[in-house]
Amino acid sequence: MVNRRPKSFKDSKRKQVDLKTSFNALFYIPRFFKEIWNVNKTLFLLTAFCRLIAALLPVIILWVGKLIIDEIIYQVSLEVTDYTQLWTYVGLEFGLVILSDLISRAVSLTDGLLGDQYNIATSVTIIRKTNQINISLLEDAEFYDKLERARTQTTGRVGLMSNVLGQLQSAISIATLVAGLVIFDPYLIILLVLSIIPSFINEIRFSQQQYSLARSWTSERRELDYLRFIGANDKTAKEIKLFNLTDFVVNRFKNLSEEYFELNKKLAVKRSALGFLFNVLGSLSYYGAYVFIIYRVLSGAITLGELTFLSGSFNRLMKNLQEFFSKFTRIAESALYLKDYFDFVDISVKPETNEDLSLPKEIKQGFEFKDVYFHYPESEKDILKGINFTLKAGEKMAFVGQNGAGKTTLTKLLLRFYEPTSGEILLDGININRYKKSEYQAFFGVIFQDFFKYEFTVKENIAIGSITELENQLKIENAAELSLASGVVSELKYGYNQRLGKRFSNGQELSGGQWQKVALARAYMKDAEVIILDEPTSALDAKAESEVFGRFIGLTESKTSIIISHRFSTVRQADRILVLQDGKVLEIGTHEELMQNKTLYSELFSLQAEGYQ
Ligand SMILES: Nc1ncnc2c1ncn2[C@@H]1O[C@H](COP(=O)(O)OP(=O)(O)OP(=O)(O)O)[C@@H](O)[C@H]1O
Repeated sequence: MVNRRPKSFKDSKRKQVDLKTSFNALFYIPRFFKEIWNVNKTLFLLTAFCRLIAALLPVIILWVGKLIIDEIIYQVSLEVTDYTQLWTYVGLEFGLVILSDLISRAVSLTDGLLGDQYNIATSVTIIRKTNQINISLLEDAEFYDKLERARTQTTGRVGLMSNVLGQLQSAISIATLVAGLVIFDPYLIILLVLSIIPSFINEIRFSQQQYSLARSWTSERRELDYLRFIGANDKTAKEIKLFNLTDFVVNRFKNLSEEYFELNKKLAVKRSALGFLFNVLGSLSYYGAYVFIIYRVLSGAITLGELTFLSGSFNRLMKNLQEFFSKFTRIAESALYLKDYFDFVDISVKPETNEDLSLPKEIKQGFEFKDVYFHYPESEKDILKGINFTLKAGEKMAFVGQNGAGKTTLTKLLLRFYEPTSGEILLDGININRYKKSEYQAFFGVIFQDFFKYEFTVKENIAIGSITELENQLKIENAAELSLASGVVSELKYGYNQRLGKRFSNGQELSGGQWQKVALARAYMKDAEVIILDEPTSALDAKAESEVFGRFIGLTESKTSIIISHRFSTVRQADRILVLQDGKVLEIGTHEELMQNKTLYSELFSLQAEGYQ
């Protein structure tokens, strides 16, 4: 594991995001709101309107409160009283309070709905984007951290929307309250500003440190998630119990999470202590203002109603401003998360400029590997070392070789998941990079060694080979018949509609070989030009394997195909066999030719044949 996390909080300071980065991230907010606006314009307008009303209500309610008190004092001083005006004010205040409650509920409702919709939209964007990105990038750890931040911060982004809208609402509220104060006592504003500045600075400092810490720990948090998954999961439970791994997993989890907890704790304690200190300053200035207002009432400069209005306004303003500033730093902090998301969305996926050719309708000559070398992006070691061979149109070729020889890697290059480090691969004499990638990849039907076991229904699992035919029951059943999956399906309670796996209720787990039969059916769903089966029958019993393979050969007579297998009874049926050793082509030819060669193939074949005697 690459150890990139800071050892202590002091270390983590080195990795801090500076103030400029923090504020630069705010420039993403307009783009963010454009996305929200596009998600649901009506809801957006509705929430904005409700917030505008909510912003104006506090000052109106305070003003009506002032009118009530002044009216009471006025009525008390009269000999003949008339309470009509008073009750009208009380009624008005009651109405305003009800309206205020209604509006605040409407705000959280519209925010919540809009947030949910935005959440759906960004999740879809992330899934789509991930799909467009090169496989080589998907295997890169740093990229994964980025993906992780983009994926897990959806709630943060929704919070950001509420915070920014709330901020605009607060700004309007503050402006109206300030206007009220200015009319009566402009000096109070100075006190107000003095009380707010220290906590603002405090907030900015700490929220930045918090983000920095969380960010520098992305890969560790990923590991924590992984450990949580390993420790409490039906798939790993057997091994964890049997190998007595609980303490190992728990300790590893505890060590890592406690380290993070300690760093976080230090920060949180410091933030709370200083926050308290600055709030005391705020309260001091509030009481200073209060004393000042009382003095003004006693000297007859303002009425008692005005006292309640002013002290109420001051108190509210102070809270609003404090909230405004702390929210402002939270917004700057969340905007950094926004940056992660847009960075991810903006990863360039532009097609290669030389991808200008459409694929031929059918393969005429075949594929040719010319002196192909390859190493994986994050490693120096050459996995393929000067590969030369041709795969003729309509030919069935088997790749054979020991574990790690490079068989799967060879197919990954053919599928253009990776590009050769040097050398080239040709299709009908033209470099495969010249063809449009999506068209090119659609040419292939592939069942990988590590095919994914989708915990969907059997029907969906088979239709994955050609998802547009999900409703073509006949084709699905036919594919299942050919791959022997139909025998598996007939024993399932819900037949083709049986959900597989144990994750969901009514799910049914399959054996390794049964899963393989289901996955194999995918290959028959697509009318692909080239079929690649990477160890498709490794978990099948000998009888099933020979039956499956016999059918495959019969049905794909005119198709070009590659089969990777360690079973020589399967391999020998191929037209030609390519033997890889340590990233090089050791030998290539028909079964008979290779048996006469007396090199690796004949040796391994005889070894396996002996095992069956
Ligand atoms: N994504 C990857 N990044 C770095 N190295 C990789 C990656 N995938 C495979 N390798 C390495 O490349 C080598 C060849 O792997 P490959 O999967 O092609 O072997 P294989 O011949 O298919 O083996 P097996 O018979 O075990 O399936 C191995 O040494 C492996 O460790």
